[in-house]
Amino acid sequence: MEKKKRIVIALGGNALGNTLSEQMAAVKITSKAIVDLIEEGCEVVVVHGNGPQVGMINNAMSALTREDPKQPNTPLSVCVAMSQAYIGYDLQNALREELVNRNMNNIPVTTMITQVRVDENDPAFNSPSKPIGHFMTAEEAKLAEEKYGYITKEDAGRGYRRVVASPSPAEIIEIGAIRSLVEAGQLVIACGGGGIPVTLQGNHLKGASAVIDKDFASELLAEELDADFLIILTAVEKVAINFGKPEEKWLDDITTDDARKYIGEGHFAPGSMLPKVQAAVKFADSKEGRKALITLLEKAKDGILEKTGTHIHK
Ligand SMILES: Nc1ncnc2c1ncn2[C@@H]1O[C@H](COP(=O)(O)OP(=O)(O)O)[C@@H](O)[C@H]1O
Ligand SMILES: NC(=O)OP(=O)(O)O
Repeated sequence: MEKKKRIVIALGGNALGNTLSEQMAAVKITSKAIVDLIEEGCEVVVVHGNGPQVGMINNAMSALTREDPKQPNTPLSVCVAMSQAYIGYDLQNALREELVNRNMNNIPVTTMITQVRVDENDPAFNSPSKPIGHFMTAEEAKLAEEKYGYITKEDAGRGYRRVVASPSPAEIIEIGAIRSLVEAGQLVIACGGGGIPVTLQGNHLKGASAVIDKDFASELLAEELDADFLIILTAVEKVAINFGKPEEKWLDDITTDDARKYIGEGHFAPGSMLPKVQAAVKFADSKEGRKALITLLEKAKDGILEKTGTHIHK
């Protein structure tokens, strides 16, 4: 029997929506796209983002402390843990239902609370870059900086957002458990929101004030699980050079050398398309035969059938 293709999927913001009701609706569509791949005979592991959700949770927890100073502050690492459970709950339920609907209820679905070790000396701790929470106007951003001490930045032409430190993922703490579940045929959701950032202090794992990029965490997970494919699902069908300009060109199939050249020429916006292309390049370069694909959530199946998307290979 031919070995199943192992795929790590990174789900972007449009796969989850921004609010509780949007998320409940979005995960149904997302689950269909994921189960389509399982039906095609792939073994799938799911990673999701958490930018809007972790911002929302952090705002709510901070408001609690402001209202009642006896309530201690909730660290950002705990907010990431909360976001993994909140998103995992909806996603795992929607996946379960989709599997049952297609008579595939023999596949158990598990959300793994995942910690990811980062280096406490990572320079990213000194230059916050990861957008979280809702979009703001320039005036709202200024107010949030004054009132709450937030750092805000313009996010790829879409408005202002709070930014937090985003160190590189160095080690997935629960990788052994994730691997066991995947090998046992379970559909696993892991490294949600890039993983709960922790630093190693002796034998103790200490939560870090950061949000790891889920594109980089999914790349590390794909390497660790010896996946064949890293698929990054987002809001565009393909990656473009000269994006949004009259000479815009959508890319079908590029080598990692092409991608590095385009990165150097500044074609991909930091905080949005740049980490996706960087993660795709790292994975495709990591071992012979590994490939990456960036496409629209709804086109995941067409993507693995090589009908669409931007394919990145060595
Ligand atoms: N060169 C590019 N090609 C395609 N999309 C780009 C490019 N540069 C920036 N983008 C933007 O990046 C977005 C994807 O990033 P983002 O929305 O942050 O991802 P996520 O799906 O992980 O939330 C696309 O929807 C598009 O608007
Ligand atoms: N953690 C993370 O990368 O989240 P987003 O994909 O929502 O930005």
